[in-house]
Amino acid sequence: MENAKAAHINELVRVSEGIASKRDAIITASWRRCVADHKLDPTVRREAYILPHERLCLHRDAMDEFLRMARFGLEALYHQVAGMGYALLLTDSNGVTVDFIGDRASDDDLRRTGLYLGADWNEGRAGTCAVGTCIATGEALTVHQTDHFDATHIPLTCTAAPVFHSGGGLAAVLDISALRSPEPKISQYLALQLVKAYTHKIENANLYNNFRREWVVKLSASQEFAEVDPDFVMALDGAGRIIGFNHRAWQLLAGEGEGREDLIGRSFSDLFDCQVDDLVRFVRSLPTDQRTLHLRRSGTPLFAQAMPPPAIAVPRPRKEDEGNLPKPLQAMCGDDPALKAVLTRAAKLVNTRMSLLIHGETGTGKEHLAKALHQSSVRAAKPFVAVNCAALPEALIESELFGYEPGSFTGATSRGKKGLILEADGGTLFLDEIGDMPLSSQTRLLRVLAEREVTPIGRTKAVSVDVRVIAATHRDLVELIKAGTFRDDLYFRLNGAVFTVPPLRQRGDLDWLIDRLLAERAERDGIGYTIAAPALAALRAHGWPGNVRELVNALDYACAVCTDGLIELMDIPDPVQRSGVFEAWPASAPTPAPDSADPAVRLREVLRRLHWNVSAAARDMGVDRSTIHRQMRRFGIVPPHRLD
Ligand SMILES: Nc1ncnc2c1ncn2[C@@H]1O[C@H](COP(=O)(O)OP(=O)(O)OP(=O)(O)O)[C@@H](O)[C@H]1O
Repeated sequence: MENAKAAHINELVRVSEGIASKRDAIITASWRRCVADHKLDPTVRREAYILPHERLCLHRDAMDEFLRMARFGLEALYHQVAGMGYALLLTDSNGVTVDFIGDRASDDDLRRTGLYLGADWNEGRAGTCAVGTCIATGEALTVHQTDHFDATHIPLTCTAAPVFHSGGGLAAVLDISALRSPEPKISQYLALQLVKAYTHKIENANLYNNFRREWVVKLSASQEFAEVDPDFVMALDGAGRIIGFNHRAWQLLAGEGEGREDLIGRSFSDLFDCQVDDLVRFVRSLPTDQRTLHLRRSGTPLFAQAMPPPAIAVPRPRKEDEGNLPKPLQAMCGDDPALKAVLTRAAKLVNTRMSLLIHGETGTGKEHLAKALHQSSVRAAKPFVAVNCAALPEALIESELFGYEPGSFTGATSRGKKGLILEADGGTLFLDEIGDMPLSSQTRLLRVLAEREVTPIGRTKAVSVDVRVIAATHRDLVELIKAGTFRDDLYFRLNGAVFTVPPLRQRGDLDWLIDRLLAERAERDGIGYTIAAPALAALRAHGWPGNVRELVNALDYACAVCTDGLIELMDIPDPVQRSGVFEAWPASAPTPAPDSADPAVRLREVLRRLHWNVSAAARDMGVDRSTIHRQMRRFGIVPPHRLD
C-alpha cells in the first residue's frame, strides 16, 4: 500500500510539472490547480476535516429551506443504492457537507474518511475530489481511487454533480461515495447517471417550490414526459420574462458565451414561437399531442405543459380605477409625466397579491406611495404595517418580524409577541430599506412569501398569513446580490413589479406640490398662507437633496416663522435660501470672497471631504454630476491631481 501511495505521489509530481497522463483531462487539470493555485503539497497527507458543530449549523441555516426540500430527493436516491456500500453527501456551494445519509454499521469508517456530516470537501483544502472539483468546474464527474490528489483518499470512489439555483448560481453538490469499489472506473458509470438524474429532480423541485405563484412551463422532447419528468423547466413572470430555470433549460437556451444569469429577464416569446398569453392553451384546452412549441433559434419542436399561477380572487375594479387614478394615488402628484406614469401602472396592480418593489432616493415618498397603494386597495380597512429594516437591530429583526412564543429565548417577554408580519394580516406589510435586512432574516422572509406562513420563534407549527408585501430601497439590489449580501431568490420574489419614484429635482410639479402642502397646512392651522416671489424663487432654485421630506420640513418651518401667513425669503430655512443662490448664480458673476456660506467654498469643502469624487459629491449635494462639473468650471475649482 505504501508503494502505491509513493507511486501516486510520483505521478502527481510529474503531471503537475506538465507531463502528459492517461487520466481524464478534468482530473489532471484539477491536480495542476491543486499545486499551482491551491499550493497543496502532493507529499503531505491531510486527514478529512469535519467542521465544529456551531459552524456546521451556520452553513445549514443558510440553506434551511433548500435542505428541507432536497431531503426527499436524497432519501429516494439512497433507496436506489442501499446495500451497495454508498454514502450520500449533500454539500453547500463551499463544499461543506450539510446533509448526509450513510450505513450506520460503517459509521466510524465513514467519519474517519470524511464521508460525513460537516466534512469540508473544498478542492483548496481536500485536493482533487468529486465535490471540490465539481464546484471548481461546474461539471458532474467521478473521482475514482487514485484520481484523488491526496493519498489519504485513494481508497475512495466519489461521484458528484452540481445542483443549480433557479436563478443560475450553484446551490449545492450531490455526492455519492463508497469506501471500497472495483478497480475499473467504469464501475461508477451508473452512479454518475443516477447522481445526475437526482440533481435534476432536486433542481426541478426547488424551482416549483420557489415559483408556486408564477407561470411554470415544462418542456420535453417526449409528449408523455412533459408533465411527469420534463427536461427543461422555466418560471415566467406576468410579462412573459424568464425569472427561473433549471440547468438543462439553460443549456438549451443560452447563446454562445452567455452565463447562467444572462437568461434571467429574457422574453419567453423571443426564445419560443409562443406568447405568455398563449400558455393558457397548454393547460387544458389543447389535446396533449398538440401541445407543442418550437425553439425559434433551431425550429426544434418540444412538447409543453404549463402550470398557471393559482387563481386570485380580484374584486371588480371600482369605477374610479377604470379611468382616473384612485384618490390616494391622485393626491401624490401634479403634472409630472414620469411620476404619473408610475402611479398609473401602480393603480392597475393595487388589488393583486404580487409583491412590489419601490426604488427611489431618500425622502422621495416611497412609503407615501406604499400607503397610497394600500389605501386604494381592498385591504384599506386592514392594517398597514411599516418596518424599517435598517433601523431594527439585527438581533431583534427576527423576533420583531416573525414574533415569538412566551419565554422562547433569553429576553423574550412572558406574554410572547405576535410579530409585525402577523400584525399586518389581511393588510399590507411595508419593508423599508429591504437592502439592509440580514441574510438570515431574508431566508425566513422568503419562506413567508413562498408559503404564506409564519413560524414564530419557539413554535413548531406555522401560522398562515395573508399579507401584501411592498418593499422599498434606495440601494441597488442587483449590486448587493453580486456582493453576496442579498438573496437573488428573494429579489425575484419581491420584484413582481418595480417602481421608481423620481427625485424632487427632476419633477415638473414642484409648484403644485408646494401649493398642496401649503393648503394642507392652511387647513391644519386655520390660516391662509401666501408665498412671496423671492421665497418661491429660492424654493424653485434649490436642489432638494432630501427630496419631498426636505420640502415638507422647509414649509413647516416657513409656516411657523412667517408673519400673518405671508412667507418671505427670510422665512425659508437658511440652507434652502443659500443653495437657492448657489443654483441660481449667474454665469458671469465674479468669484465671491471665501466664506463658509459661500457656494464655491461649500462645493470645495464637499469635494475635498469626498476625495474629489464628483459622483459622491453629486450624491451628497443631491444634484446631478453635470451640475457639479458645471459649477466647478464656473467657480474655477480644479482638483489637485489636475493642477499641473
Ligand atoms: N407626494 C407627496 N405628497 C405629500 N407628501 C409627501 C409626498 N411624498 C412624500 N411626502 C412626505 O414626505 C416625507 C417623506 O416621505 P416618505 O417617508 O414616504 O419617503 P421615503 O422615500 O420612504 O423616505 P426614506 O427613503 O427616507 O424612507 C413624508 O413626510 C411624506 O408624508
